[in-house]
Amino acid sequence: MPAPYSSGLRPPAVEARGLRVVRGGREVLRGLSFTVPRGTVTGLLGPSGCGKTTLIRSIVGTQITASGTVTVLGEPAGSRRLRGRVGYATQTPALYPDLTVAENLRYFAALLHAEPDVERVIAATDLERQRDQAVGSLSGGQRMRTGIAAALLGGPPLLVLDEPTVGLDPVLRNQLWQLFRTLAADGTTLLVSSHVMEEAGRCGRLLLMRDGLLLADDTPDALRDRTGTVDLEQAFLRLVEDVAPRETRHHGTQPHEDEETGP
Ligand SMILES: Nc1ncnc2c1ncn2[C@@H]1O[C@H](COP(=O)(O)OP(=O)(O)OP(=O)(O)O)[C@@H](O)[C@H]1O
Repeated sequence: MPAPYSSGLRPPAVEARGLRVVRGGREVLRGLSFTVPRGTVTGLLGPSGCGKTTLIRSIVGTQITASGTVTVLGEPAGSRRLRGRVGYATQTPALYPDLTVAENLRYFAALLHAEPDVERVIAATDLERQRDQAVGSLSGGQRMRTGIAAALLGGPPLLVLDEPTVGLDPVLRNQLWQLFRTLAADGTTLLVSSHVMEEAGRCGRLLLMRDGLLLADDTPDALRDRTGTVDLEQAFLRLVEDVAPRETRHHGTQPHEDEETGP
């Protein structure tokens, strides 16, 4: 059970306890427990296929879970009360290709009753020059930024962004990270996934994953201290070495009955 929160004590942005997910007959999240504190930029890092998107789906409530709990802003993940309170940008944003950037955003804003927000999010994601361009003709990075702009509509207290900086040039990537920090300073919590360890140093906290396990839940500085490295990529490798003996013991784990069968 998630920790009880008495009046006056705000629950964390995300709290997972013993989260397990089975996909395609394989346990892809193997008992994750962690907390994402409010007002932080927390990086979710790990190699391709380690389970980042599955974890994100569990947080936004679109993933069938096998066991464990995920609590978001004090509510069970996916609960109706979280509607409009969690902004989510997927790796491949679901946008209308024949509508312009501004038309897409006006449409999503209308659903959230956040119409006055459209120009703010266009400016925040540096899309002014593309505002009247059809989404179908945008570059990959511009489309990703339009997805982020949609997630920002209504100013949700939690933003979950799945690999938002993939395919962006260093200048744009830098701008986006500045935006993330500004949002966090204003009290928004951001969970940002990436498989680029270079981005880890930009986060206030890190969740490091590998093969469905959480290797670390800490600040970048604490991770460097703990592993005796200056470089976060080296710290990650050190943690992988530490976990290897336990991994050997884990082999032989059988798939579970309560697995997901859908896409
Ligand atoms: N629909 C599915 N059916 C079966 N297995 C799946 C399904 N979706 C994902 N998986 C598997 O679950 C594991 C975790 O996938 P996930 O997409 O969460 O990883 P990821 O860390 O987000 O990867 P990437 O960085 O490449 O996006 C992978 O081994 C993947 O092959």
